[in-house]
Amino acid sequence: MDTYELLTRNAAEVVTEEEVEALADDPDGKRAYVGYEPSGVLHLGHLLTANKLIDLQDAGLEVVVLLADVHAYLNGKGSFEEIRDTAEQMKEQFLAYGLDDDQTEFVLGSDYQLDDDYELDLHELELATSLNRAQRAMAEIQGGETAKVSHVVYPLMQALDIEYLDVDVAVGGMDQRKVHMLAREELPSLGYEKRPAIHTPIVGDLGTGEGKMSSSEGITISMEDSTEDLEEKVNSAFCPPTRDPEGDLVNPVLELFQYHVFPRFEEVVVERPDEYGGNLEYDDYEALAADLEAGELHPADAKGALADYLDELIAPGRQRLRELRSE
Ligand SMILES: Nc1ncnc2c1ncn2[C@@H]1O[C@H](COP(=O)(O)OP(=O)(O)OP(=O)(O)O)[C@@H](O)[C@H]1O
Ligand SMILES: N[C@@H](Cc1ccc(O)cc1)C(=O)O
Repeated sequence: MDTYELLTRNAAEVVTEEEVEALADDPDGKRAYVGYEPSGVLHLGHLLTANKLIDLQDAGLEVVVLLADVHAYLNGKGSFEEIRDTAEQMKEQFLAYGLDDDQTEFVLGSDYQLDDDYELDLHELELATSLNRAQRAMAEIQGGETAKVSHVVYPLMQALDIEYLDVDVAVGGMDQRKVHMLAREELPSLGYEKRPAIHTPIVGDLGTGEGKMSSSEGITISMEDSTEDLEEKVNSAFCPPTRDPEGDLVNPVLELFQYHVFPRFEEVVVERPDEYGGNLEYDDYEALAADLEAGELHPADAKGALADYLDELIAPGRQRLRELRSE
């Protein structure tokens, strides 16, 4: 796989292709970042961006993980102290998941976002941006509660982070795209360069395939799930045997194979007793999806394999969480 393919595989959007091609041509010393509001336990939605960070590390980029404590505070996620406490747990889970310790810089937002220079740039950005624009950028991130002043400061700070963390590309789920667009438009007015962005898809709720997998509702697989919980959740997942001709019907089982399993395993083996045709082996996602669609692969067998591979992916993080909690 060439570097551009590695940087962009499984991305829902790349802004712009030319700019990311330029990065792919010369990745040495280049930096990428994702920011996360610290929350106790990571779920497979969060880990989708982590998979992209692992791709970027494999391509030779340095990776910055912003533990966005000030942002979480502005978004009403708890007291500052509570949030700071969960940031360390989050870092440990990312490392256990497979981010390379030597190639990853973990930064707390409050380490630089309270400095004078940052504050003054923020105020300049506040002057340059309409309320309406900031609210639109925040709409998908905020999730619907009444807007507070903090909710319009938030996306402007996120835009400034791209400059202050000195990154060459911003990475995030599709829900972050409007903030990245705002940053591309407004950073040049402060004399800073605009940077490209890579956006990863949003995975659907496991039970329905609709909306987004979220820690607050629906069926979510997280680092906390035991092997048994995970099997139970995957078994109850929505898994229509055919793809919708309009392309609207999301199959969360296939999504998890595509975005989580195939990027991390060279080959996927679906175990079946000989009387049902014996094991099936796949080295790419399309072949597995085609077999499911053709009825060659039964949803129950696909789910069994999915649960095993996901378990292997989350086991180190689950173990680390248990250790942290018993300390
Ligand atoms: N279902 C998902 N699929 C892909 N990425 C996701 C998903 N859910 C969250 N993310 C990513 O994880 C980060 C944190 O998002 P967010 O805080 O909305 O998640 P959450 O913990 O599930 O929150 P909530 O419980 O409010 O839905 C964002 O960068 C977002 O892009
Ligand atoms: N907006 C991100 C968190 C974030 C905060 C600051 C950033 O610079 C980047 C990302 C989220 O929804 O979780």
